[in-house]
Amino acid sequence: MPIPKGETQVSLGMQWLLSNGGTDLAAPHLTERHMPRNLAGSNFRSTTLNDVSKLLSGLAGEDTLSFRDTWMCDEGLPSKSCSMSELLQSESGDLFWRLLKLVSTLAPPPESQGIHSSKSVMRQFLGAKDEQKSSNALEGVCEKDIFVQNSKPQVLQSIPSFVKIVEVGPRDGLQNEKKLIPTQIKVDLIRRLSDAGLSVIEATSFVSPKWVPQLADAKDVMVNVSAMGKARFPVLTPNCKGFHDAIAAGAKEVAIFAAASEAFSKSNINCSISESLQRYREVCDEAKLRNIPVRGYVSCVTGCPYEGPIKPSRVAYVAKELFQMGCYEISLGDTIGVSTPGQLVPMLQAVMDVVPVQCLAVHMHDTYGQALSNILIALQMGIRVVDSSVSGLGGCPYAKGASGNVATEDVVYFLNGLGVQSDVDLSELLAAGQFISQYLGRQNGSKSALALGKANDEQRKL
Ligand SMILES: CC(C)(COP(=O)([O-])OP(=O)([O-])OC[C@H]1O[C@@H](n2cnc3c(N)ncnc32)[C@H](O)[C@@H]1OP(=O)([O-])[O-])[C@@H](O)C(=O)NCCC(=O)NCCSC(=O)C[C@@](C)(O)CC(=O)[O-]
Repeated sequence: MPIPKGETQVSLGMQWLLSNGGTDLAAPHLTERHMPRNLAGSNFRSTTLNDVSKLLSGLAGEDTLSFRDTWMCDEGLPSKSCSMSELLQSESGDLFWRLLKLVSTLAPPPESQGIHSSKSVMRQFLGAKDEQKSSNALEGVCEKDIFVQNSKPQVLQSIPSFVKIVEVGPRDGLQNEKKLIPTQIKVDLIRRLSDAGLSVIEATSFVSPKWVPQLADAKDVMVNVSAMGKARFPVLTPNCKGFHDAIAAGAKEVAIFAAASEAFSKSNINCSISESLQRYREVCDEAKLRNIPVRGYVSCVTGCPYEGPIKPSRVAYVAKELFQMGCYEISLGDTIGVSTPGQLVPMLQAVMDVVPVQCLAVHMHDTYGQALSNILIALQMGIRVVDSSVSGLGGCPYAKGASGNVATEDVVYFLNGLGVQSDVDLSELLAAGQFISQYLGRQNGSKSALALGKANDEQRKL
């Protein structure tokens, strides 16, 4: 099989590697969007593409090799992948091995002390699927090529190198605002968030305007944002009517929202949990027909304003149902912000028993100031997707005094401090937060935004 030169060779190699068990590799800032569909949700970690690119060019003695963001897109890949032996016999075999060696040395698994030799790492990756090919392929690879010490302290070793932030401010943040906000302000906010680098922005909800009057302009918002920038703009849809309205307005992704509490389900969407699951199954079936990705929420994952503490097994049940009906990601909502890590850990353990951790997200409201500690624990347990709301906008109509989601500015500051990438530009995000806070005539709900704003004022005085 002729294999073209350049980027495609590398893509082929990586595609083979990834589809043969090497899912601990690749680049952290690639999201599911960049990956072939069958790999979405895999456990990716490594260094940045730029590092790989630079080092690979150095190793290959060529400066023509470059990786682009598109290198793993469905469209960017040849439609036919080649077998291992074809690949090794081809011109690109040598290049592939250098890439494999390189990536394996650059990516010591976070929980390990380091990698002792590239050969053993390769054996780990390759042996899992095909022992014969693996040992043939490893012939001639030097036993102790490189030792890479994992420089992270043990307590931080399970923290991922990249976290995807799902910005929910325009939907969750604004849905409870009493005074109607002009559509243009919502659209401007979404544009600013997208410009700040947020790759997923929940734009609005296609729900009954009698229940949520603030989002009655869902169609207009969607029409304005659906072709905006690179971000994805999922919208909430409580039933097939909402789903069809959303798709007609240009939505390319939707979210469905169930609860682990019967009383909350009744008050939020006017039906029992099992009725809601039936409705959502119908939405998922419609979505499958159109190839529309569906995200699922479970509300009240540790506590409910009516029922009090919620058992982890109930959350696990609803999460599993949503996953089985086709949701690609399940976001676990501490709707009224009552959780501490003490309640969060058993709940996450129960859910992780039934839904793969790479398909889970956390959605923490910050009523008791526990959101960041909950997020830290979730990351340590393997979760890599965090929902947040710019300026901490939002609240819960069913829980007096409940705060909005954890502020996106605080999450980005926190991730930056941990050395975790999110691809969000904090200064642009601060400007977006300032924009909406000023419009609402309210102090920014992010402590980081306030502190950084003050620091800037001080600097200006000097
Ligand atoms: C679910 C319903 C629609 C049931 O509402 P219902 O009143 O039981 O529904 P219905 O089927 O009897 O219909 C009543 C009316 O609503 C209309 N209708 C029916 N469906 C739609 C639709 N999709 N869009 C627009 N209109 C709709 C329908 O056409 C009808 O109109 P009418 O004949 O009276 O003129 C309603 O309860 C509702 O819209 N609830 C939305 C609640 C909501 O948005 N809550 C906030 C989001 S959830 C959340 O915040 C939690 C989360 C996700 O953030 C995670 C966390 O923090 O935990």
